[in-house]
Amino acid sequence: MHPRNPYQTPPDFKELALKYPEFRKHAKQKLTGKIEIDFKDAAAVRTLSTVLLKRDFNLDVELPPDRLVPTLPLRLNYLLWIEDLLQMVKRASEQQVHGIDIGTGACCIYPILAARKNNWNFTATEADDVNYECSLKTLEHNNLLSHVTLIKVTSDTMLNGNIDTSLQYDFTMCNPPFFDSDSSGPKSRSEKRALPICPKSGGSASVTETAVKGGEVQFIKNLIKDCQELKSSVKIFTTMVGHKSSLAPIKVLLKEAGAFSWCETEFCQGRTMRWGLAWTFCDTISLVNITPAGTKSNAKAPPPLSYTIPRVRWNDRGDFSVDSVMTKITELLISLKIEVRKVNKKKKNGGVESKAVEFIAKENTWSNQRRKRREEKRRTSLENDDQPELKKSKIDTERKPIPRQ
Ligand SMILES: C[S@@+](CC[C@H](N)C(=O)[O-])C[C@H]1O[C@@H](n2cnc3c(N)ncnc32)[C@H](O)[C@@H]1O
Repeated sequence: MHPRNPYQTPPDFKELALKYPEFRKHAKQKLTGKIEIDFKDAAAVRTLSTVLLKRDFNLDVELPPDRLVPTLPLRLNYLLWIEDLLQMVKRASEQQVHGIDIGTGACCIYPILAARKNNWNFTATEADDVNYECSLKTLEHNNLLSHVTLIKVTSDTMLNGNIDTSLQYDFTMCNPPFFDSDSSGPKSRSEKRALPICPKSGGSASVTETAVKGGEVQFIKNLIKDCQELKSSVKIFTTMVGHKSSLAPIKVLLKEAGAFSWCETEFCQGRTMRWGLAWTFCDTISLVNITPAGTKSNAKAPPPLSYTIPRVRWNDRGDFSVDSVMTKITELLISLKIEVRKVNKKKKNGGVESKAVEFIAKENTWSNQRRKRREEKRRTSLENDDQPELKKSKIDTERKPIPRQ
């Protein structure tokens, strides 16, 4: 899940059931007391999406019963990745973002979320009559016609002839029909395993939404063909990919088309995996893979190490100022042959004065400190037997190395 995705924390179904009677109808209480819905029930999943759109984005949406239900965690993962990609594009800060959504579905899900969340403008295309009509109603009902231009297109077209080429677009996005309408059923390449249609979306999607001649690879191939004609009008082209096996042939097509750079990402939401591909023909944009923290491939960051030095451990119990403690910690690190690289300027951290040092341990100098201190004591008392050794307070240094700050 993208680190900025608000559904990293799943919605509280109990709270939704209490607030929305239409959701309550689908909520079931388990023996444990936990409230659940049946994700195989299209009506339940549809109601979940509509109440979340209402509660979290102030969007009133009515979804038709026989069309694909847009689940929000995946839709937001795709939009958030586009937000990340736009960081790689130099653009005037006051310039309004304008995107294109190819095949916008039954409620213009990406344009309405992006308009509410980011105030972006969109041109959205749709080939299916029912989806086009429902999307238009959604835009009217939510006063979003000033943000979204909806265009009815034919399914044998992609971008060419459908968009206004006198405008400059920041990106295109697309959730294509994943399956091949010519195959007897949605099968994997090996034909061994049936691939699910729109998993966890309640399975209410129509064939025109989920299947197309040649499947997603052919659909994206048509898109790449159109991109070449429109490369001066669009900065970044993107698409979602439903099957991992489609990524390699699409990347070959991008290379053949002369894309300047491209990158990919994973959209992980529960057990459903999707992929995102972005490419550009602009030689000023260098797209690089971004794996947002928190996605599957990212190792969990270890918790920060914190250590409280008790007052009794200091000789000088009177001076416990930040500067004095900092000096002592630095001395301690230097005595352990740790390279202290930089002392940051004072900064305010939540109102508390704080300081930081960056340090590097080149070898393990902190183990067996007690034995080393005993040896040192014996050595110094032999060298300076006229000087009585000060009784030193014990500082526990037999700890793991302190990580770089
Ligand atoms: C998988 S659905 C995605 C809908 C929506 N974007 C979403 O993410 O929920 C694909 C959509 O593309 C539409 N579509 C198929 N071919 C198209 C084409 N050539 N141009 C525009 N829309 C098309 C379908 O009618 C369908 O609504």
